[in-house]
Amino acid sequence: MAKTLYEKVWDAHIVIENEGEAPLIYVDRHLVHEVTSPQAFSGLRAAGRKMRAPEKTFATMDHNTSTKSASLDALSPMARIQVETLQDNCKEFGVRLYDIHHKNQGIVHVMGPELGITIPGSVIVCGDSHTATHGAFGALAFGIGTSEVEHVMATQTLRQLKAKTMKIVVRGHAAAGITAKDIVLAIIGKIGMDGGTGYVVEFCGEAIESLTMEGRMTVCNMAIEMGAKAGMIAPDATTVEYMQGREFSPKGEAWDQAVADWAELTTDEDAVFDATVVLEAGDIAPQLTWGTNPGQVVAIDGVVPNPADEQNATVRHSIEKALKYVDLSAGTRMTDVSINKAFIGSCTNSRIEDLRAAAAQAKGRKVAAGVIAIVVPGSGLVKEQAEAEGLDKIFIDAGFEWRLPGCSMCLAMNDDRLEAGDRCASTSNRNFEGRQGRGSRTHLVSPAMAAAAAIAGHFVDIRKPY
Ligand SMILES: CC(C)[C@H](C(=O)O)[C@@H](O)C(=O)O
Ligand code: SF4
Repeated sequence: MAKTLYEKVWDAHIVIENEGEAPLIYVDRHLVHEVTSPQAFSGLRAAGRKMRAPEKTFATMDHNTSTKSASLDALSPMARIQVETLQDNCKEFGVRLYDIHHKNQGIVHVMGPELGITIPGSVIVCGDSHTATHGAFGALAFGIGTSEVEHVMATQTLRQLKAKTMKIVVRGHAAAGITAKDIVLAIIGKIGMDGGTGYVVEFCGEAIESLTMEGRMTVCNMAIEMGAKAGMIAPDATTVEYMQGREFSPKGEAWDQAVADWAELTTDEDAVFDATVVLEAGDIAPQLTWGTNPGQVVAIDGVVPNPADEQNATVRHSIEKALKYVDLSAGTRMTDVSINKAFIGSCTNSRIEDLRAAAAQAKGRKVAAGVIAIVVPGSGLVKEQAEAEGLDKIFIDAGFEWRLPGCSMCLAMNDDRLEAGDRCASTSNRNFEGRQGRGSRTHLVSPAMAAAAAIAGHFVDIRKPY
């Protein structure tokens, strides 16, 4: 029978499938960070169990760490406890940890792919919703809860129900300056923040195929923001080229075999999806969110929507509520919205390509008076490469702060957070109320759009001179 990519990966991982029970699937890679692992390790310890396959588990610290100093003294008491607990747990259970001083330390979803831990066709889990990122490699990757983290640690398997399948086709080619972030925001704008609920989404079409691995990761990263269980993109020559020579990529004969296996990881011609959505890449302009969920998005040449134009009472009410929180009035041109903070980073947009795009805007210019702008590379390796290319200098000369790797201002869990009333151009993935700090307002954008807004002091259409 013809199968989709998801169905192929799913079928290859079934361990037991009994009538009336959720199937048990095998987990190839388990990623761990300091926030969602402590209770899982404690549970394991309390049960007197060891980890089933510690060599398939990789840990890093990212959410709580400081991006200003790599010293543990820079952490709040709570953050320090979580970081030290992860250190102790990894030591006790024999898990490889990219500790705060390790050159590979970074955001878990940046670190995994760049080390070749993320393998096409594998099942990858992590106690973190943005695990969807790894689907860019044709892996089935999704976030799990803390009790499931413990289950995976103990058994290297997971009970899972099979999801429905959705195909999202982005046809044709995007115009110059339109990035993966604009594409994924446009998709969420079209189907809404719950449009993917219950589905594993496969992204395809020329506009997706022509993305780099970095761009594909940006797209899959936000699959969760449309409610999907996971996002996937079929591996191809771009994927193979990216995988080659990475630390944990297969080597020698195993490499040849792997490349042959990955070639099978495509949706069969006559496979049937439960739902299909089609977008034209050529219609996509630079996107930015105006509201308090990622589906409340418009093109940069658009205006803040008017709730009065909305027929559906529930939607109308949510627009009114969002406008009140973000303090914007209907009809305001998006290019007239001023910002006082800019954040370039997060597992959505902190890879080398993202930093290059932001630096291209920043080069030879200055951050506007009254704006604080920070650039946070996703990992130690990204930071090293950016510095080798001189991007740090470009940012610093333009008045951006250049930081250490971590989740940083993406969520208010460390000391990079917004104040109440701040308005931020952010390259992250969530703009919920209070996400970047109580009372703060987030506008999700691409790295180029964030850097340009920092320079102009308000949002600008990067397709035109500003
Ligand atoms: C802290 C963690 C559990 C959370 C997640 O699961 O996504 C975080 O990474 C986020 O982005 O909100
Ligand atoms: S960068 Fe943001 S979205 Fe990504 S894992 Fe960290 S907190 Fe979650």
